[in-house]
Order: sequence, then structure tokens, then C-alpha cells
Amino acid sequence: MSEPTDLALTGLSKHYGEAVAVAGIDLAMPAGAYCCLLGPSGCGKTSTLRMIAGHEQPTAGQVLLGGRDITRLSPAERGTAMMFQSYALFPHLSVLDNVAFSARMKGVAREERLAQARALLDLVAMQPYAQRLPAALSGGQQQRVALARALMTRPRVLLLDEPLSALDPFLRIRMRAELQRWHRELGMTFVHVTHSQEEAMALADLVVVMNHGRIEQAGPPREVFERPRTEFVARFIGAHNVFATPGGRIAVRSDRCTLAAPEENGLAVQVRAVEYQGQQVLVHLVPPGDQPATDEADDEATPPAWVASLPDDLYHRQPLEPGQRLSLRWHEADAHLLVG
Ligand SMILES: Nc1ncnc2c1ncn2[C@@H]1O[C@H](COP(=O)(O)OP(=O)(O)OP(=O)(O)O)[C@@H](O)[C@H]1O
Repeated sequence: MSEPTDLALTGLSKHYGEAVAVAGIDLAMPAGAYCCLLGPSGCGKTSTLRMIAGHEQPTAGQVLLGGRDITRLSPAERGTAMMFQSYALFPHLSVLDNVAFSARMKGVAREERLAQARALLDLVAMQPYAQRLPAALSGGQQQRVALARALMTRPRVLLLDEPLSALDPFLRIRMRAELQRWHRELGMTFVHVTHSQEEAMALADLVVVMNHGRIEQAGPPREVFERPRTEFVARFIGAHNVFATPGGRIAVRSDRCTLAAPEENGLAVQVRAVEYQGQQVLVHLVPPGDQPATDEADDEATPPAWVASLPDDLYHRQPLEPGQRLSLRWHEADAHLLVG
């Protein structure tokens, strides 16, 4: 099951009539990678996943798995398995029969397929529920069964479409740890679609940030966070400020920005709002002269804001008031130039 694979997309694009969902992307995933396709709604991540799965035919380009061109193969022939957003278990079949279903379709003998299904239920800690119907399971349990069912086809690549989005925040964090463990134990390539940068950072070893059908940046999470390549990436992953300078736009992490008295060197700013977050305090800043936030409508009316993220103890030594004028500063070494 853990045979080395290498999934590659070359010039992959998908048009729906006039609309370009995916605009010719190139991507190579090392065997055994945990890859997250990350981006806002409509950026083309689901279309990309569906083309890898074979549920959608590309307008142009290729999907290669282990060097083999699988672009035109049916979903069942290509060595990928998809775990869907809605778990889509058969309601009238027991958990065990749901998992064994694909092997039954292939004509695998009953004892053999049930043994395989039990082993997979064991992996996802669902053996005790083998005889239950899906309706008698929680969302997280249904998801585990859906995973076991996808693994039954012995895929080389597991495709996950927003697998955590239907779960409550507590369960989501628990399932993140489970996904990491399954990935480690199975050693196969996972491709996981998400719009949550937090989820991508927590899980992936390869984060692929997409925007308007293109890849803005692909790299290890730390690299994407520490060196966002474009303004879009810096803003989408958050916790960064973007400044226009004579040499071009630069990004600086908001926890690397400091505040000083207005007469000090730095960018003149004014406090718009202060947001207490426990370990840190976020100080929202606007150019001087802008009105400090007084109600919610104002929030949207003043977009060019920056944030200084200050450690709570530092902030509380010198609390700030909306409207207060300050100087926003950063070290040259913490600034890096954005492309485009
Ligand atoms: N069957 C379709 N027919 C026409 N347009 C489509 C179709 N499927 C997707 N699109 C369009 O293609 C673009 C990319 O869609 P896609 O579902 O890949 O984005 P996404 O990043 O997965 O978004 P979401 O997070 O909302 O699912 C969108 O503008 C969408 O409206």
C-alpha cells in the first residue's frame, strides 16, 4: 500500500465554457507527501482535485502518477481514492459492509474482503462499530468509516475534499491529529483540499496556495509563512503586514512589528482598535487622520489597516487607546520583497 509514488500535474487546466477554473498549473508532489491545496472559494482547488481523481476531464494538460499518464483513465483505474466532503455511506449497509463494498464489486471472496475491511476498521479505531448502520454514528465516526472505505481500494494517493469542514471545532482538531497519524502509518500521498490556512499549516508538508486557477506559491508550510511570495499569499495566510515602499511592496510579520512614540522614526500610524487575544494583543492601525473605529460599519470602511501583534505582558505595561498616534517600526531583516 505504501509503494512510492510521485504525482505530477503538467499544464493542467479546466475551463467551463468561458470560465477558467484552473489555468494551466504545474505541480510535482514527492511520494508520501501530505499536500494541501489551499485557497479561497472559487480558486480552483476542488476542480484540481477532481481532475486528479478522474471525476473531471481536463481541458488541457496531464496527470501523471509514478510516471504513468493517468489523465484519461477512469477513477477506479488510476490508483487514487477520494474521500468526499459528505461521507456518502450506504445507509442500509452496516459499517463493515460499507467498507467491504468495493471489494464485493470486484468479486473478492467474502471472508477475504471482510478480513481486509476489519483490518482497516481497526486502523481507524472503528472495529467496535462494525455492525452498526451509518445513521447510528457521529460525524467523526462516519468520517473514519468513509476513510476506511476509500482505503479498501488500495490507492496510491488519497484525495480528501474539505474532510474536516462538517465537524465542530473541537472534533476538527482531534481529526487533524488522526489524519496525521494515518498519513504516517500508511505512508501514501495525501492531497487535501481546504480553505483554512490553519489546517494547511498544521497538516501539510507541501502547501499549495491557489488564486484564480493559478498556483501563487508551493512550498513547505514554514517557507510559505516566513517568505510569502506574493501579496495575495501574505494576506491569505494572515499575520503579515504589506507595505508599499519606493522599492516595491514588502511583507513583514505582524509579530515582528513594534510600536514607538510618534516622534520616533517609522511609519506614522494611528490606533484604530485593540483586540485582546490572550497570549497576544492585536493593535489595528490606520494612517493618521483616519477615523478610529466606532461601530461595525466603520470596520469595512477603512481597509488599509496594519496590525502589530504584541506579547500580552508588553502591551499591558503600556496600554493603547483608539485614536492614539504612534510610529510603526520593523527591522530591515524582517522585511522581504513581494513579487508582482
Ligand atoms: N461545473 C461547473 N460549471 C461551471 N463553472 C464551474 C463548475 N465547477 C466549478 N466552476 C467554477 O470554477 C471555479 C473554480 O471552482 P472550484 O470548485 O474548483 O473552486 P474551489 O476553490 O474548490 O471553491 P470552493 O472552496 O468554493 O469549493 C469557480 O469560479 C466555479 O464557479
